[in-house]
Amino acid sequence: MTVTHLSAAGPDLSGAASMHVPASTFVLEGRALAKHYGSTTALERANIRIERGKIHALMGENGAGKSTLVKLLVGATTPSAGTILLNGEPHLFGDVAEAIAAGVVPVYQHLTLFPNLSVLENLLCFEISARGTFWNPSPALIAKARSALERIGLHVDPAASVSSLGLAERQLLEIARALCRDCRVLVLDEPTAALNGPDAERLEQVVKGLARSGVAVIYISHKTEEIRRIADHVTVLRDGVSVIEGQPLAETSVDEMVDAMVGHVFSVAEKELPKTRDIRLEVSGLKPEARSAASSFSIRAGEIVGLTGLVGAGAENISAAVAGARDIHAGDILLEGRAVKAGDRVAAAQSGIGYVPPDRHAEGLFPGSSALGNASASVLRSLSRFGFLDARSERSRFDILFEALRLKPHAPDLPIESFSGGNQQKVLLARSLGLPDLRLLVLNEPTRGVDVGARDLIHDAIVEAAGSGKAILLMTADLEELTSLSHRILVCRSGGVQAELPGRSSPETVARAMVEASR
Ligand SMILES: Nc1ncnc2c1ncn2[C@@H]1O[C@H](COP(=O)(O)OP(=O)(O)OP(=O)(O)O)[C@@H](O)[C@H]1O
Repeated sequence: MTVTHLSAAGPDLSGAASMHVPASTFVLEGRALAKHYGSTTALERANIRIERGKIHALMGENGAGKSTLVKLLVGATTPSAGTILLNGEPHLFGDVAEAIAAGVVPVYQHLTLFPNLSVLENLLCFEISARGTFWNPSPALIAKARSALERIGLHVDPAASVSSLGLAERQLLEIARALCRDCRVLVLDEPTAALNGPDAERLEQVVKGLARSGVAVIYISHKTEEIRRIADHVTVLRDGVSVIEGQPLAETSVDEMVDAMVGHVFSVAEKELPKTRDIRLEVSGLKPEARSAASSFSIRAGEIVGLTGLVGAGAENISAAVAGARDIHAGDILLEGRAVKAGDRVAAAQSGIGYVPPDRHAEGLFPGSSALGNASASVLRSLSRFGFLDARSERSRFDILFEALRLKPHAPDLPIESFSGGNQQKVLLARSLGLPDLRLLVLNEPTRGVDVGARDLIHDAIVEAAGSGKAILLMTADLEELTSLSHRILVCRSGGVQAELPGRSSPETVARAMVEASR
């Protein structure tokens, strides 16, 4: 392992009121960490101390520096200044593999599974890569992999290909893979982002159990209530600086956390939903897969219809099918009476169907292209004149959207990789909202990974789109988002829509319906 001393001194944290634990209990520490990318300061001065057996929440607005801090701690990149200590000794991991071997295991929001391998092969991929493809795992190792699936409540065939799993299932599998390792520090980046109420609760229990068994957990989340339920300590970053450092949750109110993140207390007013008009979308007998239950529903212009279900219940497949993003086994999807061709996303976009896919890395973003290039990808045809791109129209159309969504930094020409996760999500949303003749907007987890302020802006944009006559299908695991924005809520089971609830139902009612629908 590489050991590098970047700064012998580091800041004196001994006086921090909240940190009264002896230094030896801190398994991982970052002191005065900074990271610059050219002229961009991703992290300016961050302190964090991770304690054995405790859950440490890491919070901050989009772009505040959370992922950068974690990347430094796990050896994914090197600090420009500052010190990292492992068990009280200055230490830098040479790369992430070295960190994992030492029991510091990151689980990113951006999933790192191998889609063409099976569930079991993914669970054991570290062993396979160390010992070669022809190595046969021992029965004990296979049992360990199966028990990780069981523990996390992921009921899938270990021989199934990962490409056949939905986003939420893949998210659970990624965490199960970490459970197969002997973790000392587990880093979870938005682990419940794609999980619905009961699935998220189970994951919370698993994480609490891990902490009880002595694992230190770094838990990144924008969900303040979730943090209050689960975490022992919290560190808040603001513009690359740690403004709350390891404060006990018991002494920290939600208002204090939000104030530290955004600089003021933030309240979200209930949105008034627009009036609905004529039927815009009609779905009948839809079966995305042969084994799916058939779904029939409609959406009116101006209407926001919520779609939800437990992991694997089928909501993700239904939304993808409606957006022309996957083949279907049977059924009809009509937009204003005209058939939407299954599995043809380009044709669907041309007929006015915008789509924010669930996994922005796998199916959404074009790496290497700018934020502007990514946003304008599906409108190029309408922006082109005689085969040439009208660059001025492209810029002005998306500048308005980037402004409304407060893209940070407001620099549309920067490559998409240099934006934080939440800001990449805003670019994807701008792509759909910028479609020239948008008739139907299909949204999957539109606020996944975005902070509380940006979430409200995105909600405004959704309600405004409905108000201007668009039909909206909103698939989200965030029950508060679902119930506050939907006119009606469709609950899935066995691959199809099985129940309908009125909008503004309580999150508890929806959670109950999801569980009941799955019986
Ligand atoms: N490779 C890079 N090149 C240039 N700038 C970068 C790079 N990675 C991150 N940044 C910038 O550093 C800042 C911090 O980004 P980071 O991803 O750490 O934020 P974050 O708090 O994790 O945000 P989010 O909640 O949106 O995931 C952002 O302004 C981002 O644009």
